Amino acid sequence: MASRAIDSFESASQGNSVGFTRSSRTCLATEVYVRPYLSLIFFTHYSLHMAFSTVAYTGLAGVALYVVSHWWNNRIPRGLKRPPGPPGRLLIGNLLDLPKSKEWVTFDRWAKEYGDLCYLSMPGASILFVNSHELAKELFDKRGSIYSGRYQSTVLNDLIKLDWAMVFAQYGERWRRNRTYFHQFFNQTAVENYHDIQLKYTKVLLKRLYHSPEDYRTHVRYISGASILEVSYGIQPMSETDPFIVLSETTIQRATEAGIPGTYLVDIFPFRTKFQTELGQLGEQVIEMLNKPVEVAKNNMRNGRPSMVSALIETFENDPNRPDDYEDLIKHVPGVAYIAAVDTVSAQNEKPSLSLILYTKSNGILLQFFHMMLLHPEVQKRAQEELEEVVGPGALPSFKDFGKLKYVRAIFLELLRCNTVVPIAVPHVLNVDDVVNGYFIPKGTIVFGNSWTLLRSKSLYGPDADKFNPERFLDERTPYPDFAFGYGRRACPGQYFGENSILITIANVLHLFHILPFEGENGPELPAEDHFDSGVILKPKPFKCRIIPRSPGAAKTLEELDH
Ligand code: HEM
Repeated sequence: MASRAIDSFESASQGNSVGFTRSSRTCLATEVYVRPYLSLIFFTHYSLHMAFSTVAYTGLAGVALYVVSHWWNNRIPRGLKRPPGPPGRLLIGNLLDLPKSKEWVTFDRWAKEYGDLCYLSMPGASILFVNSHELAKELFDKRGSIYSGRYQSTVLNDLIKLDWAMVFAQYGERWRRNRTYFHQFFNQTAVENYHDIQLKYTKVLLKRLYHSPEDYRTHVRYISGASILEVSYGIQPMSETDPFIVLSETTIQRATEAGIPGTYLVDIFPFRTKFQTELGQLGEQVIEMLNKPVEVAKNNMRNGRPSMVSALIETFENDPNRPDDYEDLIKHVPGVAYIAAVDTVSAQNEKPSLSLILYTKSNGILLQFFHMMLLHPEVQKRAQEELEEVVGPGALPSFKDFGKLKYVRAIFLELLRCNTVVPIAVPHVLNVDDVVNGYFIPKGTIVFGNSWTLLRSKSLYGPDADKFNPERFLDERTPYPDFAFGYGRRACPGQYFGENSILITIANVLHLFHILPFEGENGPELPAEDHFDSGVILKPKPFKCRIIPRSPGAAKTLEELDH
């Protein structure tokens, strides 16, 4: 397997974001692919402002770069072939084939048309979709040492200095260490320590739903993130306007916009622009976001309120072999969880945080829960019968009930699977040339596990795999929908925490409330089954519903929560 030092993807990804207007696009995948195209536009635009000779020089250089990078992605060593995929166009390859909305629908069609592997090539990038379970395991697990890279953005990683965050980090020593520490706090056993916090915010949600059910989206966003802030720093945000929430939300939102290739003109311009100054300020805001909550956590620690920060401080204080950069770890490890939570906490911004990807996952699943319960009253009813039997009236479901709440768990698994919340997954990057089933995959290829397609496989989930039907998970042979949490060595390290948050929330909401259609002027209103926004996170568009206590007894329990 040949490994070459340079390829066009790498030079493009390290050469980086270019352009001169703020882009309104909201799809990470598209943003990634569109980069080389923007380079070309930039060359053209730039040329207009220069003398004729410079125009010619710049234009030629741009075209040469473009052609060479396209050729590089298309090179195929003798005896090998390129994986199948949509036929490309001269010079631009598959650039125009990339969907601008509901990407998973197009990716699924390609999977059906081209089979287990589907390949796209364009100047500056090659993309591989992995469409079979066997190959997903083979590439991301068995060949994990070469399929675990991440796309490197100059704006996010170098200029805004978000490179400490595990999700953006290149596969390597720094990523591995951060992940190891993160795992100590979020492994299957460790997350049991957070049951009380998760239950506390579940009760907050119940109270809020009781008093202002019409704001259910705001409530869901708030509680999804509040528990993480408490776990990470011991901070208890009382509302979605808490200063820590606002600080993190505005920082991440700005970083997200800045991270879209084409938003800022950097790298190609050899001198400092006002944009770079702006990015410098944003970088300072990122540092503030990283430092401020740690200061509060240290204070909380003195007042006896534990958190990840206090646990890390205690670990390092007593360790003579502590790493030299332990002070950075004290900030970065909880910081990853913090940025995973911010957008979920905020109620002010309904935009998905596309390039950072993490946000809104639990939030997205919980919103889907309301959506699916509304469309499937029979599922709601069956879960409520189970809750009545296992938990009974007057009590609230707790973590110890999970073993018996088989149907509620089946709902959770079906929510993960059917309209999986990260349908096009978070792409990995292949870091050396590879050969799969006789197909040549060049180094630098962006590799998508095609989660939507994999999780709707009829051979694994039955002939009705494209329908929402929790019953399939009552059969213990139905496989756990693990691709919902990503692939191989980069698979989600927050899985157990996420699972617990969602399970405890849906069990409690179903136990106390009916989720019913909104009564409009023309009768009951129901959102369509695919009432989703486009974006990296699959989230239902806003819809109205009625959330009412299930019985006078449920109303009484809810009243008691206020005291
Ligand atoms: C049920 C909710 C969640 C789902 C469905 C989910 C899904 C995912 C997916 C698909 C990825 C990409 C994996 C890959 O690259 O192959 C990911 C990465 C990640 N998730 Fe989650 N996640 C959830 C909750 C959480 C929570 C609550 C946290 C924090 C406590 C978290 C922290 C992370 C981190 C740090 C990464 C980056 C891992 C890396 O790059 O090595 N996630 N998640």
